[in-house]
Amino acid sequence: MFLEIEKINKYYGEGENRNHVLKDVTTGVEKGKICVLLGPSGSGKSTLLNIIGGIDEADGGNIIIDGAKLEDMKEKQLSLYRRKHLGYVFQMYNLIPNLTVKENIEVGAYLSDSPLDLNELLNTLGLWEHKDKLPNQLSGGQQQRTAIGRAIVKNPDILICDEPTGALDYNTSKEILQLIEKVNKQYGNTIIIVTHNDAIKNMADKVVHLHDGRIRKEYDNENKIPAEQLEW
Ligand SMILES: Nc1ncnc2c1ncn2[C@@H]1O[C@H](COP(=O)(O)OP(=O)(O)OP(=O)(O)O)[C@@H](O)[C@H]1O
Repeated sequence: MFLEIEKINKYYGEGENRNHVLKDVTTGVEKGKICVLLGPSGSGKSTLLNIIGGIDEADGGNIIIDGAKLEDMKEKQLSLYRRKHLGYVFQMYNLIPNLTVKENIEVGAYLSDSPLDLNELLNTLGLWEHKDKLPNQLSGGQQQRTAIGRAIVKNPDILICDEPTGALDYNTSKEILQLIEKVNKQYGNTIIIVTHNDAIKNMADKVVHLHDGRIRKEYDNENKIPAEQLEW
């Protein structure tokens, strides 16, 4: 298993306010697969994603990526690991306002020894004709495409997406999901998507349902459909 999640526990708060938000979460994702993580608000999805991404620390358990245990890494090693092997896409695009589309994506390329070809990527992203625009000259979908470009240009092993379509309308959401699918096919990255949107599970290879900090259900999706055909 490429990504192994072993008995992850996480608590927030102290004393009476101590909140056990992840309870012995164990699962895994094969290399190059798309995993969709679903669950009601507060079930622990983002917390788990942040622990997988090395942004937050677990109170117990292990995250193992391609045989490397995140817990065993010192802070400096971990930050290097994050930089090289993980890409992040959030609901908010967090682009740098005074840099163009191309420059925003280049920021991600500087983090890698072997970045993807920028011009090819701009084409894949459908951003070629927008490459010299500033973020405030772009639609929400184009901004999210740019954010995906910044995350993917270093060709990370794992692309972590937290509600990537949360701020987008129906059609733009579908476009972004199609782009994520295309990136997965073209570059072979393992992708984890956290979402509230139940329909997105249909484009996944693997589906994990969290409920109150526990895995309630998980399965390999035998009837995967292309993002283009998703409906909600
Ligand atoms: N930094 C924090 N400090 C204290 N409690 C937190 C913190 N972050 C999250 N929590 C709590 O942990 C639980 C899980 O939160 P998390 O954001 O992981 O859920 P989620 O499933 O992603 O929810 P949503 O879908 O609403 O984003 C919630 O009860 C939340 O209030």
